[in-house]
Amino acid sequence: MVGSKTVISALALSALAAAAPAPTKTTQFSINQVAVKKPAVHPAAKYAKALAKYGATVPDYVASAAASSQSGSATNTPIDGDEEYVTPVTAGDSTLNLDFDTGSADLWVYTSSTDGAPSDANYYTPSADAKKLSGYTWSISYGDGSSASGDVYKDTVVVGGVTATAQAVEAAETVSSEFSEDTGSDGLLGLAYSSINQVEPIAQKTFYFNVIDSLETPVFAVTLKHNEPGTYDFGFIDSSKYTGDLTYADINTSEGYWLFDVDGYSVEGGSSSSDSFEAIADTGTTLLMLSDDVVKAYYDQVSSAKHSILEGGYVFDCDATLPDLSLTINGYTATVPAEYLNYASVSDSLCYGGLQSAGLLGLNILGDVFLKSQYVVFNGEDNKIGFAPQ
Ligand SMILES: Cc1noc(C)c1CN(C)Cc1cc2n(n1)CCN(c1cc(N)ncn1)C2
Repeated sequence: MVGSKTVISALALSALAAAAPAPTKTTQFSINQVAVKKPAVHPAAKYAKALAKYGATVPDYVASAAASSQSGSATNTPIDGDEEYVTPVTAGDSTLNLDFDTGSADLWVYTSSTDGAPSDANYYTPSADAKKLSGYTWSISYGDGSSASGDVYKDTVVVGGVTATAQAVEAAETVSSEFSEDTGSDGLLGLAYSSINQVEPIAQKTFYFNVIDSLETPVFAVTLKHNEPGTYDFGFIDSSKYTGDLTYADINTSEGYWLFDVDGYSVEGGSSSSDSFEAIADTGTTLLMLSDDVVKAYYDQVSSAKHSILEGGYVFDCDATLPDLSLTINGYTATVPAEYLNYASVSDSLCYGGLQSAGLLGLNILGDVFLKSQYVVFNGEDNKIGFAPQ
């Protein structure tokens, strides 16, 4: 998550395990089938643009046909043992693998002159029609101490075939050391509300809120998986990606996050509570960060669990049997399987918990460890969030 002063800590753990193999996708068509690629933007948009270019009035029926028709899907790939998930994006003349982050609202990228960029970074090259916004700057800080800053372009950005024609692309001049070591990611694409975008003097829209009115349905949906590729769907809900029905909760938009009520928790074989609390859905945070009472209730069920200053959080014997953890959201029980709550090994015998204390943050964060168990629909028109088991 990002805030004007401090943002939140993501994981303090060093990267582990090799990155998941880049996804390969081949589609076989029988001889008499030809893939007719659906245009990213409705052809009426080209007609509307031509009319407008030569000063003619664009009839409403042309404008509306042009305006509500985009949808598409992009593949995300976990890197560093599910520490983060990167998704290919076309920005200007470049293809970049960005960390899609529902906990922040800035799309920022490396350039050939970024100070501190990781050695393997792909750089943003503005397109010929890009515009550098004179006098505009950005600066963002995340609670783990990482930060980045630079200047701003307007350019075309395409995700899964969905096109934003005048997207603010924030070029990093400087990034902190945490990002210099973050090989595999070429920057971030914020998917929180635009109210927490950090561009000055005028905040800019996120990619999703730039395209929302042109989407078939005003939503995006996330499938994050454990150690295998998943998807970001824009403009449609894919019922093949979840079981049962979606359960929706209302979003409190006042903080700019996807913030909603969790009505309680239950630890498998342990205690439960129906005291509700607020939490954010945050794809940019690796772990599940909850209040100390939940964390204590959970690790009370793990005899070898301890809070280790040395290891920077709750650890336990790697062969420990862990309980599942369930959160109740508007009558729906979202269960995080024990497998995801053993996040990574930190020594021969000690493992690091996927559940850690949000204690100092003052906010509960449902990060990737939680999101990996769900198909999550983000609706920025009705300000609702939907969950179903994946
Ligand atoms: C990815 C990642 N996540 O934890 C770490 C550490 C990394 C990798 N690390 C080497 C570099 C790094 C640090 C951050 N990121 N990447 C992504 C944005 N950050 C967020 C986003 C957000 N929604 N909330 C909090 N911080 C901080």
